[in-house]
Amino acid sequence: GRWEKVPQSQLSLQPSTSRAFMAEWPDGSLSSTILVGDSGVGKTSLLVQFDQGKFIPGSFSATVGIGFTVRFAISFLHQIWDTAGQERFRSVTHAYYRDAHALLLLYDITSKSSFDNIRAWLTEIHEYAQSDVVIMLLGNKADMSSDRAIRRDEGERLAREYSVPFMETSAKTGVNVDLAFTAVAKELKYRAVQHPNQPKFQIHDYIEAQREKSGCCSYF
Ligand SMILES: Nc1nc2c(ncn2[C@@H]2O[C@H](COP(=O)(O)OP(=O)(O)OP(=O)(O)O)[C@@H](O)[C@H]2O)c(=O)[nH]1
Repeated sequence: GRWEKVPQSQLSLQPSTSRAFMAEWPDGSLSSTILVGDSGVGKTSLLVQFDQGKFIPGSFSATVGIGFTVRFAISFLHQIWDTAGQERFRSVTHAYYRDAHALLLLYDITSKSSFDNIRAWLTEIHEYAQSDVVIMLLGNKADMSSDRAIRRDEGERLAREYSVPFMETSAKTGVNVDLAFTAVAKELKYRAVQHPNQPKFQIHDYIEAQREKSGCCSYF
């Protein structure tokens, strides 16, 4: 597939420690993307769906440590980290913000509080992350339509207010999971390697085009 698995044995992993990595990506360094959001919004499940292509229901205890996967796509390596949503682990998470190139910020469409907390997450992000970090807002658990508490247009409106791209995902059905990671990867690649003759990459346009192409997706 588009996101090739990279065996851990082939990697000498070190968390990226400087923004210099940006310039080196095309030579095979790692970009760093982290998943953030309230406890229970589905960060671990989303990473497992992305990594293993399956949903393991209800089997995760609140994440204590930070897990990650490494994939090759769009001609460079991506390191994708899960983080713990609980308040008591917050100081650990902050340490990762600084080196993150991209942040996937999740809420749960069945949880109003997780949506309301997005503003607080964005404040933290602006405090601890690099100013040019790529942010994408994800409304997860889109499969749970009967329990929906946040309409899609509310998610869209919040995203527009902060000028970040948005989509709804489901770690359960896998809808939009690859697309979210691919859109972010393309944006990172565009920023890392800018060719003067290349048209500007627009993450919103890319997402729209994908939607039209697949003719699917009520989840935007
Ligand atoms: N139906 C449905 N359930 C989901 C989805 N994503 C996660 N869940 C469920 O929601 C619960 C919480 O998911 P986790 O992946 O552990 O959430 P988390 O954000 O990693 O939580 P912390 O590790 O505490 O920060 C679990 O019972 C999951 O099975 C989804 O897209 N659809």
